[in-house]
Amino acid sequence: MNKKSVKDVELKGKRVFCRVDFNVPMKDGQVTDETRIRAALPTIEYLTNQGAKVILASHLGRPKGSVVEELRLTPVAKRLSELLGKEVKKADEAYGDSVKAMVDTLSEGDVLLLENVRFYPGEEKNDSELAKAFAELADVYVNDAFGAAHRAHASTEGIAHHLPAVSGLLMEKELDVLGKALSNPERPFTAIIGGAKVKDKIGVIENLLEKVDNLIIGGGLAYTFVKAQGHEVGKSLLEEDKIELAKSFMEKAKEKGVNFYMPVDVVVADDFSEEANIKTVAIEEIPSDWEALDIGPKTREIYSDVIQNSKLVIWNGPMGVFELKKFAGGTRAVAEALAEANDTYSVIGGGDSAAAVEKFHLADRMSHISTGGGASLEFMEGKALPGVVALNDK
Ligand SMILES: Nc1ncnc2c1ncn2[C@@H]1O[C@H](COP(=O)(O)OP(=O)(O)O)[C@@H](O)[C@H]1O
Ligand SMILES: O=C(OP(=O)(O)O)[C@H](O)COP(=O)(O)O
Repeated sequence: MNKKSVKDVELKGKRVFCRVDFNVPMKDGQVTDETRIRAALPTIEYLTNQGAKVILASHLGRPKGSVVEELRLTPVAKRLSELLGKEVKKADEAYGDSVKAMVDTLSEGDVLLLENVRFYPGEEKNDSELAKAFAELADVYVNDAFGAAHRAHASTEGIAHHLPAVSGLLMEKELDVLGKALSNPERPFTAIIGGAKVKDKIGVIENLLEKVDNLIIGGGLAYTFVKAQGHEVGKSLLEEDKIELAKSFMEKAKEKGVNFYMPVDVVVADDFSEEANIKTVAIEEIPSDWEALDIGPKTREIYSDVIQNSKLVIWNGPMGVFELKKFAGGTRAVAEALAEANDTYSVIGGGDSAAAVEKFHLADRMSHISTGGGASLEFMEGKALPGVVALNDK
């Protein structure tokens, strides 16, 4: 990466404003998935070991510029303190005199977590006054929030213009892994794109056609392509105005010599529920009043074979409605194939794909699970991430 990292700056005794992505799932005031907190630990520990005074900042949820009590970061501070094995001070605000006073009490190696930065309207507007107010707290800015790097907000972008600005270790690792995957991929290189966000992902597919050897399509996304092939899709997810685009992608794949894999059979249901009647049908036989909610067994076998024979696989988006047991088989099969493919470097991106892999207890058998869903997609699309662009060049 051509951006400076924490390793390139003097940190001893310095006040370091470190933006992390502690946007974690919570239930009843408890953190229910601490993946993102754990992912930030290497940077936090590096900073404390170097003798920095660490000021952490994050958003949580989408409070839209006002204080939402349930979105305070207090439970995160508690969990972080347990994981670090040391006290984490918690401020009830994110800037201003009271926060400055707390920063003044920090000794080298101490950690302070600021309040949710999205309690302030200026954060998402990338307000320069707020960015300056954040910057006044510190001597150095570190951005370790890969999951929020696609946002140009005051704490992810604006502040970087007012302080020496470097990346954290997680940010560096994410960009390194995803960058390598895309710039100099080991081949055969396979991308698996599924999920439901057809509009968001269609751009990614176009970009990936320039890079991959195999493109596997699954999930709700597949049926716009199935329709483009000329088959009926019944009540399956369909983005009518993307059918022509889907057609053009299939043609482009042919021109580029990319193997384009689509479901050959699917599990259809007469209702979007666990109680639905289901059956497996060939792709050209989806009944008009049924919807396809998972890839079928033949498709799973084909996809698993492609995975086993790939050196690099990036996967974004489940193959079916994996939240419901009846439609989890396709996503599980892909996850298992990735887990078993020992010679394959596997990169999982996207909140739901990562959640699926966790659910199947296969997370530790993947090579890299990205902490960013939207961010990893935008990166793979070839878009510049504002939170990275703003950092100092090497
Ligand atoms: N065939 C399908 N029909 C409708 N929804 C689907 C289908 N396959 C997968 N999904 C849904 O897609 C959602 C995930 O989509 P998306 O947000 O695009 O993935 P990710 O978060 O991994 O990027 C899941 O909630 C899943 O239930
Ligand atoms: O959870 C996040 O994004 P993701 O669900 O795309 O991984 C990031 O914390 C960004 O949050 P945002 O989409 O509210 O800006």
